[in-house]
Amino acid sequence: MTTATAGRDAGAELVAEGGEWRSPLYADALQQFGRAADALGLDDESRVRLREPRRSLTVNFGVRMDDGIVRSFTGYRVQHTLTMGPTKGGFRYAPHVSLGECAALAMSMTWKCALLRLPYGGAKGGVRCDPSALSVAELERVTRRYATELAPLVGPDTDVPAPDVGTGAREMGWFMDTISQRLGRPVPSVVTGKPVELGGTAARHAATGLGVVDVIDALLERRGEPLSGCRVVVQGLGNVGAVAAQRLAELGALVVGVSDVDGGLARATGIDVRAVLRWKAAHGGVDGFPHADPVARDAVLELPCDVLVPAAVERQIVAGNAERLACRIVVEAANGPTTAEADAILAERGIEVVPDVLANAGGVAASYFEWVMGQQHYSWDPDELRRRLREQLRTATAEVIAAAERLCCDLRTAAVASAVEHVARAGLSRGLHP
Ligand SMILES: NC(=O)C1=CN([C@@H]2O[C@H](COP(=O)(O)OP(=O)(O)OC[C@H]3O[C@@H](n4cnc5c(N)ncnc54)[C@H](O)[C@@H]3O)[C@@H](O)[C@H]2O)C=CC1
Ligand SMILES: O=C(O)CCC(=O)C(=O)O
Repeated sequence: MTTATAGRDAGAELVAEGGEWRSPLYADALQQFGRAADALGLDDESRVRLREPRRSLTVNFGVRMDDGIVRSFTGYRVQHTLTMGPTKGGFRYAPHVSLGECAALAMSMTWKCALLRLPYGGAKGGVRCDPSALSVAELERVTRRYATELAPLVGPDTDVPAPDVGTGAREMGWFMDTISQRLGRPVPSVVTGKPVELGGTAARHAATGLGVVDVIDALLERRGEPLSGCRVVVQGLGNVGAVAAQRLAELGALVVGVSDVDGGLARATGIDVRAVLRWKAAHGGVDGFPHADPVARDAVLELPCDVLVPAAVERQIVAGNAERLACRIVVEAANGPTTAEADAILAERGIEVVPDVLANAGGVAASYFEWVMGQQHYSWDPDELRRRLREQLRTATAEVIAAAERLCCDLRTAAVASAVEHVARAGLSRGLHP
């Protein structure tokens, strides 16, 4: 074997394993894409183009801490597809953030946007840090520096970030201000999920969690089952999980288990979600809540229920616990909570999985409306926006179920296949592969 051939083989091997973006989450994303591409009979050129991101940026920057020491941070932004419009996706602050994680989540954003027919490609970013260990002033300096590093990439017509794990409206306000200062004019549409007084919409904060409930409702309706009385477990009580749990309880579901990063709670007759959220706000976590039984954090996933809603972080349902899940349906409010191995076990056990790209798409759908409002300098009533979101998610749910029947596959493969088909067509319409 010549050196040149050996080099090429080594490169091909690297690409097969995920290339520069290699990570467990990216491996899962590639498997999901591969299954969808097979179901569609997608051509090889489109497969090659879509399995890797178009652009990725890694930045290292120093930030002065409150004690005067300069600490170094690493941040990322990955843009998966540039075919249909600007790229869209949140940025996160968490200790495990990596290039591979952002690449996987950027790919998933492409499918999510395409499934809802939003005119975007997918992106994701983040800074590796523990936000709970930083003061507000430190978080502001990290966000402003991250925004400066990303300035050449982001803009209303190029790449539009939004909140994700560990970030929210406050960080979006700082991000928007930093970009606006650089350009010498306000640029509200450079981010979505920003404070209402900066052009955000009151509908965005709750949109992801409410959307999760809309999808559960639409699915149960098609199965002829009422949501009222349905037993639900919600893992993670952050932006998404807290809203979803509260709305589920309002609609009459029995929330029989909840958890956050520090612990879990169970009560077979239903937990008072509002009371737990008040307790969490006062005590920093669910631990110690007196009106439910304490359970180990990860054991919450295994509580008997009808619908399990993982709404925390990725890779929570794994080969090691998939056998013990005691639910009928998993609704992925979080991104990537089920590994590929666990997916296969759940399918074998007849547990239906509603994939993240459908279940949590309410967030980016609300972001789209916020972005359009910003571009048009026009404001919609949040109630009208909420009504449109609900319709959009119900339509997408029906489409995914129909695609699963047509392609004889699971809901995840159907959702990704429907999205991939749209993206591949868009690429061909431009006279090139995407
Ligand atoms: N914020 C948004 O609009 C959107 C978020 N998502 C996804 O939803 C998920 C949650 O995001 P957010 O609610 O925004 O984050 P967040 O940072 O507001 O909340 C995360 C919650 O998960 C809990 N948590 C972390 N690890 C846990 C574990 N091992 N077990 C139990 N709880 C744990 C934390 O205590 C916290 O309550 C993420 O996967 C995110 O990518 C998806 C679409 C949009
Ligand atoms: O609102 C957005 O633009 C993106 C939200 C997001 O990051 C996600 O859906 O995972």
